[in-house]
Amino acid sequence: MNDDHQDHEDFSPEVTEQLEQVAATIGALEDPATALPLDALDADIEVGFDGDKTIFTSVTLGYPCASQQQVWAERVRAACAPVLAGGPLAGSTLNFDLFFDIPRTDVGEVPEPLKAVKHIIAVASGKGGVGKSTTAVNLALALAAEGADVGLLDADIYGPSLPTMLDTEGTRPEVKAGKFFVPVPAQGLQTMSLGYLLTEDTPAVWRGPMASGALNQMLTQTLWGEAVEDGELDYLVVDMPPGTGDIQLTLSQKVALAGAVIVTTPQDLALVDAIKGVEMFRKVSVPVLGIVENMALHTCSKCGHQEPIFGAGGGDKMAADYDTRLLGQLPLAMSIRQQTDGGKPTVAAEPEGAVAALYKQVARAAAAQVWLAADADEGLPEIDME
Ligand SMILES: Nc1ncnc2c1ncn2[C@@H]1O[C@H](COP(=O)(O)OP(=O)(O)OP(=O)(O)O)[C@@H](O)[C@H]1O
Repeated sequence: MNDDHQDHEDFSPEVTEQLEQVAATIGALEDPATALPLDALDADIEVGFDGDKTIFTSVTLGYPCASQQQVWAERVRAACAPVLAGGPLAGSTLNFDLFFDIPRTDVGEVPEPLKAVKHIIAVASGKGGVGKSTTAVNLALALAAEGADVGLLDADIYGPSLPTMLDTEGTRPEVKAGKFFVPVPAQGLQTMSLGYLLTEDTPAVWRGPMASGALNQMLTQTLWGEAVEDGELDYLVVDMPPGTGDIQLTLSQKVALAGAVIVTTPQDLALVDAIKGVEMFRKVSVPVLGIVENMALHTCSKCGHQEPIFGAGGGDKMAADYDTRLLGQLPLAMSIRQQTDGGKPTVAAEPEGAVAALYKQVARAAAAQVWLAADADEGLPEIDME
């Protein structure tokens, strides 16, 4: 506990004790993104008193959470109300601020441009067509909406879709010093895609080792922090090529990934492939941040009725069986397809909508796992306290 306004010695023992109770009450609150109490996390809790009628409290989390100020303020006030019902602080106003500070993890030697990236998050799927790219772009936008500086690398070398999804088709990145790309700014993200480098005549050439080399170049020769105020991205989201082959493995081994998000649909076959994805990342000691179940429910556009047309509970069961977690479920919705394929993904098109809220929840949960993994002892790439 740390009070900004006066030292505790200035207060009576009764006031000090009550402030300590407030701090303990806040510390016992569960962080929804990790399902852990704040006391079990490296969260900073501050409690202060102006000596008159105002108590100042704040919580600092290690993941972006700008949309959660109001929700947390209400929870803190409700939890502290009984503590402040009597005693010398009864009748005080309780102020609350939610902050975040995304810590950097030391990942050892990395190529110079990647030093401008705090955390690289891979978005992967065991099979194609499950909505990996849609999830990656909306996850990146959601992290940015929650207050982080975010980059997005389209590593889907066989079918780069980022330029379509972010309406940047035909854009070519600026080149600096003859070998560095400047990321293309799009809808608040710093982006790079092979789609920016290919012309109509080139696609057939980009296969196998060449494609893999191009991917490596885009990753390590892009000046990721160039256009960001403090010269540093909090997260670089990498939309991985579908599947679990050599390219995926090489990429996972080559850069220090903070973690991987696995996208699946609830169909049995997709789940089997998603398990391969989980196993591949585990093999190379990359923490699996969790599973996103896409197209989980179909909402009837006429009556609003929701149905699990591909089956229910698959992602949840798989998460439990493979000792990871379900980060969230996205509905099968016409709006997601239309908006994303139309150049304005849902989180940008309807930032306050229900689907954007789901993507933001996934973003907070994934980023919180990055925070937990970064916080774990060296040699323990992932902690799982569920
Ligand atoms: N939740 C959803 N509801 C409706 N349509 C969706 C949803 N998620 C993705 N789609 C649509 O499904 C199609 C495939 O999505 P996407 O390109 O993101 O998949 P992918 O797994 O990245 O595919 P690939 O492996 O081929 O690159 C797109 O047209 C996309 O708009």
